[in-house]
Amino acid sequence: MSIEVRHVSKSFSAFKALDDVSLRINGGELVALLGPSGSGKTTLLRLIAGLETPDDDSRTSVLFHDRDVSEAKVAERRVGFVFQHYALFRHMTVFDNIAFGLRVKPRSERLPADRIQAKVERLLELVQLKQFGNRFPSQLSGGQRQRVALARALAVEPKVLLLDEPFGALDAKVRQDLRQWLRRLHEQMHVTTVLVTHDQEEALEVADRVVVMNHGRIEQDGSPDELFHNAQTQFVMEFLGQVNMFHGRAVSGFATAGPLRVEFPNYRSDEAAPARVYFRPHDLEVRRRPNGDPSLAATIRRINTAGSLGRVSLTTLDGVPVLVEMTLDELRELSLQEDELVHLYPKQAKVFLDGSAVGHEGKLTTPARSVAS
Ligand SMILES: Nc1ncnc2c1ncn2[C@@H]1O[C@H](COP(=O)(O)OP(=O)(O)OP(=O)(O)O)[C@@H](O)[C@H]1O
Repeated sequence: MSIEVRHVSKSFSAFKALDDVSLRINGGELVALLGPSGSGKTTLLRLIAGLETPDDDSRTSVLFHDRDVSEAKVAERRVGFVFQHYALFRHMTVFDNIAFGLRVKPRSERLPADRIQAKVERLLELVQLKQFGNRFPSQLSGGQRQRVALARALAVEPKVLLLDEPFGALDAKVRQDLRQWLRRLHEQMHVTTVLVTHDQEEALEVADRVVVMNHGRIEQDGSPDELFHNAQTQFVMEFLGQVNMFHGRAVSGFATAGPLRVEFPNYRSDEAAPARVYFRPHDLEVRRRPNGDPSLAATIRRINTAGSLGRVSLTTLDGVPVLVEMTLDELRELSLQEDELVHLYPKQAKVFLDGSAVGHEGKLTTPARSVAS
């Protein structure tokens, strides 16, 4: 079942929580709505569900499978919900919680008891809680409760699954496990799913497509790979992944950040304009001795090897904090020391004119040599 919203706005008094949003989600897709707190993610999800009404605008519509459902009530839209705070019935067992939606159907639509039994058992297996059917919610961990909530939402065979920070209240390790579990579940079920999260790792790992929201608008919409490697706006560049940002200037097809010079053909004017120059942590090479090319000198503040990559935190001579990532082997080979002054050589950069979406993935050019991107 595809979902499409066209020109949707939503105001709360004078505040515009959603500002002319249009989005299509294909049938069977898992799409994450990602953005900072207050960016409008939940409001968009609630509009899709029919829990909010959009502002009056003749261009506005909400379509399920290309059929306008703007007038359809929540129940008619056949959506399954899971929220951050699991709303399981405390006095019912896990089994009864999952069976609930099937048992309260009108008699004419209700499955016979043995089929409900079989269906709930299948769902218990699917969410890996086969042994837990007779427990009460209070006897489960937070992660297990969220899996029950998901099974309960799936029991009534929703056309669309809407998940609002379903793992938000859980600790980091459990979240990580549930993320992978959700992805596997999605691959088995293929229910069109919209996942609201403010956790970029969660969005990039789980979703087929990520929609980045900011101030009630869509900043960028694309595959996790596209978003990470090809940010179209300053906001997305700064929001996704770690990045080192330097204030610089653009003029005549180049941008400069301190001693570094980057190609920036999108800006040809000979009038200098403020620009932001970005380097990802893995795009900076550390050398203990300068090799003659322009570089950024920086002092090592901290070296962290507790992970699959080595992370070196530094401060430039101008006091700008910088993060560099490299393999643990590279780090060992360099045998860097804290408080040591080193030289940073960017392999590639991304430039945006300050305050605008005019950006460019730039090669570094130096009078001495060009560094290929
Ligand atoms: N019923 C409401 N009445 C007034 N303002 C509201 C209402 N619902 C949401 N808002 C406002 O609309 C904005 C968007 O809210 P929304 O819940 O959609 O954001 P969000 O991106 O989901 O944020 P979070 O990650 O914090 O949940 C917020 O500034 C919020 O305060």
